[in-house]
Amino acid sequence: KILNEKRDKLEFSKVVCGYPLSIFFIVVNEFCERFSYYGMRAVLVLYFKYFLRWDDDLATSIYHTFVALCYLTPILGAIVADSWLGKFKTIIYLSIVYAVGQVAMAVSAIHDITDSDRDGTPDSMTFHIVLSMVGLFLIALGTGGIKPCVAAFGGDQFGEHQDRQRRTFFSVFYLCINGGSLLSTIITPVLRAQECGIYSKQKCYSLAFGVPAALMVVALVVFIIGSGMYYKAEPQGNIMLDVCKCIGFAIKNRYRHRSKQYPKRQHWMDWAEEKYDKLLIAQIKMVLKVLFLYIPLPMFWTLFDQKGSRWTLQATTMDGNFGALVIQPDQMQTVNPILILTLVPIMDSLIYPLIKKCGLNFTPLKRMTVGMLLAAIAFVCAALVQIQIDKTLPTFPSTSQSQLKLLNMGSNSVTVKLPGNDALILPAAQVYPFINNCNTKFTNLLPETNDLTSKPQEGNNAIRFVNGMKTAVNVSTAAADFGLIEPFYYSNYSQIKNGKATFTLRSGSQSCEYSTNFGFGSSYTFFIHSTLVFGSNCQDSVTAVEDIKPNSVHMALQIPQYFFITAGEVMFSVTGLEFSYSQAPSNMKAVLQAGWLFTVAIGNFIVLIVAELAKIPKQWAEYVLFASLLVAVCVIFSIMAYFYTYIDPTEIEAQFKKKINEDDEDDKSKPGKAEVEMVKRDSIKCHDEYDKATQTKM
Ligand SMILES: CC(C)C[C@H](NC(=O)CN)C(=O)O
Repeated sequence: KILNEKRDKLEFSKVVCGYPLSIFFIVVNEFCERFSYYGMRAVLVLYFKYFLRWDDDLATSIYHTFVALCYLTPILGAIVADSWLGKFKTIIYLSIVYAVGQVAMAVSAIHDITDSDRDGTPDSMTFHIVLSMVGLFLIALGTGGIKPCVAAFGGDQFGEHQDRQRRTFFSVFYLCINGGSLLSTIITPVLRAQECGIYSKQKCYSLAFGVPAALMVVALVVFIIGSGMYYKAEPQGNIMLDVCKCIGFAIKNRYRHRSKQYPKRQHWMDWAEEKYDKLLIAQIKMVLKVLFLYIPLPMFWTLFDQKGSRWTLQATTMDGNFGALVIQPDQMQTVNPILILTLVPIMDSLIYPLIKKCGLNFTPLKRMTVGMLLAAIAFVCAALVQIQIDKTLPTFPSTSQSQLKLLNMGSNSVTVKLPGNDALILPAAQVYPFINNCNTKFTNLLPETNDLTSKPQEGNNAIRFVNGMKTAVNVSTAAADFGLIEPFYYSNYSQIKNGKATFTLRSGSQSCEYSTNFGFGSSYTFFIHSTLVFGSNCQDSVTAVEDIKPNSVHMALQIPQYFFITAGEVMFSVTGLEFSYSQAPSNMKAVLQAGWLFTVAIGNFIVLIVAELAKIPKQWAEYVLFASLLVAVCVIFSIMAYFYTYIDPTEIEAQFKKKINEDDEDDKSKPGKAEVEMVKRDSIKCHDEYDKATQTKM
């Protein structure tokens, strides 16, 4: 009451259309902060894989450890804000930590820092790994720490009479989260795809991390500019600590009175009544009920957060050519915020009212259950796409095998007989890949070469030339130099991007050009015929021999899985946030928000555990495993939800306060009443009131 009076008395610098102007700074701050967070996150797994050279499993593990950390730290932020610094100062200090972390990430991605031999690869990977891990730790501390504070700080700016405005603020706030995330997931992958460097040009991860760092500085500056206009509530003591102490006391007291001679109490928390306020005990009961319901929820996040890891890696093996637009694998993540921005209004203004009109009571817990099922369907879609991709992948020799590739450089077919194999006819200018299981020795063949052992990365194409001429030929394009290729010899592989490439073939002062188009992830050996005549068109004198097929499964096939996971998110996450807020007692709204975010952290740890323990060789099978686990968890959740009764915390609190006031009056008029008797009677009365206020089921 005091707080609201204070707030009503507050003179905001300006009120625009009934909204305090200070809200504008908070919303812009959130937009920039989410841009910074999601922009950095979008390229993170590719940075691990291609810059730090980690394998898929390590990259996925560290990615999910980081995301988990980001959702563990909200508890820390809530404690610091509530008990010590207040929300305003916590946001400022942790934003500085956050910005420093982002800068550290940007610096860690500058390959030139340790590239003393200037060959384009860092010489001390340890430096880059350590700096980026420090950066990620600071970012997790910052982003998670401010997360429960910013939304609550925004809510604090409204008085009690501004319920409608506060609700609109939270909707705009959620849209800003996704607006920031959408823009950054479009922009940072484009920045990453650029080439930059001082001594040598490499993929520009430093810019892709640098821009989010700049946006975090902007977020901080915007927040500070609004400083004079905010209502800054004083920290109200550490509610988390009070809750823990009260629970601890109840457990200890129950244990002390375990003998049958003591009468049972309705709820084990009632054993704290001797020492703690009955209102606090009732509030803890409300929170515990919701937290119990949270237990199965992490499984949803386990699937949801794999968009940024497994699904992005899946997109690297797909064709991103959308006609005029070429989509980078990490840009596919933009489908999520795009769908959020469209689905949230559609659900709120069309689907939910329609369901209501049909007479169905689509309660929050039912929505969350449906959301979980939709996420499971998304993973089934991902598995189906993976099966299609696997069909297009080449077969590489295992560690116990060797591969022999025969290239017929003549103009006629030749018959080849390999030891232990039938004779085969190899047409002119064609390669025959031969995988050998036993240790057959092949002699008198071309010298050993470093052939490809995996599909070219990042959608690039691995290209090499074989010179069938009697003179040395120099081959180059704008993007790569194949060098001088000796007669009947081959060049090393070079990486060529998708699209049209023109190769210049040169011998002395004479040259000619050969052009061709590339897709994604292919490998070709270009065979230069002995018949090539410089000075004329050399298009017909070069034959492209396909070693590895280009990615043929289109990235658009990922859209269904994105649709289902986002529809699931809208039903699960948006509803869950609202549910956590509405079922939380007034002084524990931040505690439950932190609890809700904690389920995201646990979800990311589950990815690590399941992926580590299961070690499933087939990616599609791993997707099916995750989908099945979520369906199983969903069944458990729906049973728990069935038994959950919705409460109105405000009503319960009001009744408790009223009763406490009445008791105070009673005590004044009847001094000397036995305290134990009063506690007993109060306890029964409170439970009746509590039961009255908890009537609606799932
Ligand atoms: C779902 C997150 C825990 C919350 C939110 N994310 C999104 O809205 C992503 N579509 C966020 O605050 O980042």
